[in-house]
Amino acid sequence: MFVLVNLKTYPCDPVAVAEAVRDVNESTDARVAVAPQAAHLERVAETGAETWAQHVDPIDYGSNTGHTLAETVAEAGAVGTLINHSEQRLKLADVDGAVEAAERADLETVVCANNPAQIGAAAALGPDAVAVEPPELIGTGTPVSQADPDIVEDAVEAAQAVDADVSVLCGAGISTGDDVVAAGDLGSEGVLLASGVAKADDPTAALEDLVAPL
Ligand SMILES: O=C[C@H](O)COP(=O)(O)O
Repeated sequence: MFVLVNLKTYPCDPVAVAEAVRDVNESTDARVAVAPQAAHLERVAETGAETWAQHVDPIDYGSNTGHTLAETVAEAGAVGTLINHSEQRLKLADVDGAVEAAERADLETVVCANNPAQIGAAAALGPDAVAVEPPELIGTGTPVSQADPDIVEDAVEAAQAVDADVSVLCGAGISTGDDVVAAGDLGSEGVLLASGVAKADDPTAALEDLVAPL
């Protein structure tokens, strides 16, 4: 299972969480990675943790003030990027452009989507993975695998119908090892989570709990 921890803009110490991600990754068969804010990428990558960007824009080098260039993210040490997170939605054409930009920079891609229909559309753009996240469950602590298991199974089916090589992750409210196991039982190859680690008093303990059954 892939456990991708998105730090969003939570007021945690990104380096401390990254060190916990690195250490827990070394102690488990699961793959554990962290997605800090863009300004923290370099410091996080220097810890040795697998580092992801939260977003890249559908742009190339040039006159794009305020945008995030995939190549810069890669140079800062990221190996992958989220695209179209629920909190950073893009038009379909821009999702396509962002996937192209990420591929140009050799970044692995996870395209997020709200529901199985959008997952099918996202899978058609050829990312490495898609992640289904019902927005109403994000940050609630109520796991999607428990509150809406059908959406995960339907997302897996929708992605496989389009491209069986695209992995499916799920996210929203995932915070325990049991949640991760339940996601896997529904056909998910990984989980995307944030508050369960970024807002935890002890991020290392939260991560250890997440991977304990894996
Ligand atoms: O990127 C992570 C997701 O939006 C899930 O967030 P959450 O784990 O706080 O529900």
